Amino acid sequence: MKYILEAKDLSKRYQDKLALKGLNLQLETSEIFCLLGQNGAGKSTTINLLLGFLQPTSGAAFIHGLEVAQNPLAILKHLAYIPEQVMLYPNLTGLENLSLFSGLAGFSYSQEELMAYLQQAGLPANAAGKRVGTYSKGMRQKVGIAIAIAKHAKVLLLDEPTSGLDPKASNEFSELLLQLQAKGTAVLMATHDIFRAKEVGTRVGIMREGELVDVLPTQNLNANELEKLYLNYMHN
Ligand SMILES: Nc1ncnc2c1ncn2[C@@H]1O[C@H](COP(=O)(O)OP(=O)(O)OP(=O)(O)O)[C@@H](O)[C@H]1O
Repeated sequence: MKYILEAKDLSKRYQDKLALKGLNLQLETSEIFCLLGQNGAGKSTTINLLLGFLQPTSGAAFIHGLEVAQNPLAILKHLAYIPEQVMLYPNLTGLENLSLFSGLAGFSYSQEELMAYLQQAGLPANAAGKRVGTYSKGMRQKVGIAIAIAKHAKVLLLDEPTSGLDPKASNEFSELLLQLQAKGTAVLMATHDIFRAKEVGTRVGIMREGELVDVLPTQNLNANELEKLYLNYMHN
């Protein structure tokens, strides 16, 4: 298995709308791939196909070498997913949520171990015992990251993670992604945040009307150049 995440000619049609057109994409471990594109470009559809939440109309998605549509449960073991609104149980504490979700993934941790994962994700120790319903978005995301670390997820899928975060929380989030990258996790992130994409991404993909129209390594680009390129694609 060469790629940890792969899409081969992946397409999705909703009734008469072709939302994703023959996507080909390969991610290696420790890559952070940022998908940019206007509303309706097909970013969430791509993520939902990779999660197995949607069935492709044609083509296939692979996680850890397993075809997603054929192995919907097995692939979830390798994946962590943080949607725009992090899905946690609001009446449980951060610690209880982490215990629950890592337990569902087959891991049984002591309270000390769970606290250590929350700490790695940057959640203040005094918040761990509070109900998640009282958390800010940034704090909920930290629990999401702690779940990804505790599950030893090989792939993290993120849908607009920094929308609605203040600059400090957004910066902390970028730092966490870099930590995960250092552990070998591959990250695919749909975002509207060109600056963050340039900052944390190893590559940026530009989507337009269901098509991946360009893929750029971020190394030799600055954020202004990336924004210009992006806007060019949107206008032409
Ligand atoms: N369940 C559905 N039924 C019909 N059309 C859908 C459905 N889900 C998405 N679409 C359409 O498919 C296209 C791609 O949508 P998608 O949500 O993947 O875009 P996106 O790039 O994630 O947009 P955003 O930035 O707004 O989240 C859009 O035209 C959308 O209206």
